Amino acid sequence: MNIFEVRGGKKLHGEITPQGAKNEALQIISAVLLTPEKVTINNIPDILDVNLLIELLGEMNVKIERPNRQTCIFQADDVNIDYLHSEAYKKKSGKLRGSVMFAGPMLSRYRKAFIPKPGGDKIGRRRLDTHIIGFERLGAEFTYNNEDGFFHLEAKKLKGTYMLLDEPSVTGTANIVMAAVMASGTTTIYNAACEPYIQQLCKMLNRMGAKISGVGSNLLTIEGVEYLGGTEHTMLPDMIEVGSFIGLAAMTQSNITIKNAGLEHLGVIPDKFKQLGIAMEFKGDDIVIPEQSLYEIQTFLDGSVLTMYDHPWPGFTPDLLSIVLVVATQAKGSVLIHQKMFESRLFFVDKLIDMGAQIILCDPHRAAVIGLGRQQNLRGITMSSPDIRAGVALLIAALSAEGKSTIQNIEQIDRGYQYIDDRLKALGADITRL
Ligand SMILES: CC(=O)N[C@H]1[C@@H](OP(=O)(O)OP(=O)(O)OC[C@H]2O[C@@H](n3ccc(=O)[nH]c3=O)[C@H](O)[C@@H]2O)O[C@H](CO)[C@@H](O)[C@@H]1O
Ligand SMILES: C=C(OP(=O)(O)O)C(=O)O
Repeated sequence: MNIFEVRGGKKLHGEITPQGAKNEALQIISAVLLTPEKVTINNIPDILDVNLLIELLGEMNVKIERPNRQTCIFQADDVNIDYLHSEAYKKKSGKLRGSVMFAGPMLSRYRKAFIPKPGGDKIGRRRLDTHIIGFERLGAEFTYNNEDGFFHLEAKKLKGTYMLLDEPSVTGTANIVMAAVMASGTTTIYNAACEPYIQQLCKMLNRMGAKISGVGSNLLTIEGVEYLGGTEHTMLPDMIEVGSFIGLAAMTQSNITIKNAGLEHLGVIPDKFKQLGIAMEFKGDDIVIPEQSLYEIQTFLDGSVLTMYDHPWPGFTPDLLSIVLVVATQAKGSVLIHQKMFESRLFFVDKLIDMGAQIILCDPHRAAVIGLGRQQNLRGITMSSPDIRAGVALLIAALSAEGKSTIQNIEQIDRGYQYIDDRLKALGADITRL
C-alpha cells in the first residue's frame, strides 16, 4: 500500500495546469470501439483508471500506439469479443466504473455486450438501471447471470425509439448514445445528462459521422447511421481538478494560478467556491487565487445558513462536495453540505473531526460544517483515503494542518489525479510518497 507523508502548514505558490478530464477520458476511450478506423486521442490523463481502461482495450486486441503519455492512437479493427466474457476481463474491469461504457459501443457494433459488476468509488449504491433499460428500449435483451456476475446483453437489431430516462445518469447517457448512433431510425433521449463531457462525446461522435442534435441540452436526437469513421479528439481540462486546486489554494492560504482551466466549461463551479468567500481573478483562461488570510462563507439572500448540494449538470457536481466540505472547515461561518446522490461519501468527515474540524454528521447525506475561521489550525494525523475525492480532500486538509499527516491507501487518489505529489511539490508542498 502506498502512503503519502505530508508536513502541513506551508504556503504554496506558483502555477498548476489541470490534467485532461478523467471522466471525459473514460467515455471517449470507450468510443474508439465504434469504428475500425484509427482514432487519435490527446490530453489523456496518466492515471490508474484511464490506464486500466486502455489496458483492457489492448487485451481486447485493439491496436494502440502511444507516441507520448498524453496521446494514444487506437484502432479497433479486429476486436476479440470473447475476451469480454473472460475471468481476466471480469477481474480487471471490475476495478473501475468506466469499463461499463464498453457496453454501448459493443452492442452498437457487435450486437453483443457483457457488463461485469462495475467498480469505481465505493460511495454508495451505484445502479445500472438507466443503462440497461435504455439498451432494452433500443431492442437489446438483458439477462443477469448470478453465477458469473455478468449482465449479458444481446440484440438482433437495434432500433431507434423515444425514451425518457429515469434519471440523467452520466455514464448511462454516454452508453445509450453510443448504442444508438448506429441503430436504425431515430432515437430521442429525454432527461439525458448534458455535462461538458457528454457534449464532448457527442461532438466526437458527430465528427466520426454520427448525427446527434440537441448537444448540450437534456433532449438528444440521434439519427442512426450505417458506419462511423476515425477522428482526432482532445480532452477538456479536468473540472474536478480545477475545483480541487481552488480549494487547495484557499485552505493553504496560497497564491496559485490555475493555467488553462477551461473556464467556459466550468458551469457553476467557480460561483460555488465564491460562496465560500474565496476570491478569484479570471485572466484569459487562467484562474488566479490570491493569498487570502480569511474567507467568509456567504449566507443566502434572506440571511439563512448556506446549503450546498449536488445536482445533475448544470447543477453542482457531487464530485466536488468533499472538497467544498474540507475548505469550509477553515472558513468563517457555517454551511450545510447535502450530498444527495451518494449515501456513503461523507463518512470521511470522521477524519476531519479527528484533525480538529467542527463538523456534525447529521446523517449519511448531510454534514453541517462550522468553520473555525482560522482561530485554530487542523492537526496532522494518520488517515486512509476512502475514495478519490475524499482522498484529495484529506490531502488538502493535511497540507493545511499543523504537523505531520500520513495518508494511506493513496491508490484511490492515483485513480484520478495525475502525478499529484510531483505537481504539489512544484508548488512548494512538503509531500513524500512512501
Ligand atoms: C466515470 C464517471 O463519469 N463517473 C461519474 C458519473 O458516475 P455515474 O455515471 O456512475 O453516475 P450517475 O450519473 O449514473 O449517478 C450517480 C448516482 O447519483 C444518483 N442520481 C443520479 C442522477 C440524479 O438525478 N439523481 C440521483 O440521485 C444515481 O442514482 C447514482 O446513485 O457521474 C457521477 C454523478 O455526476 C459522478 O459522481 C461520477 O464521478
Ligand atoms: C466517483 C468518481 O469516479 P468513478 O465514477 O470512476 O468511481 C469520481 O470521479 O469522483
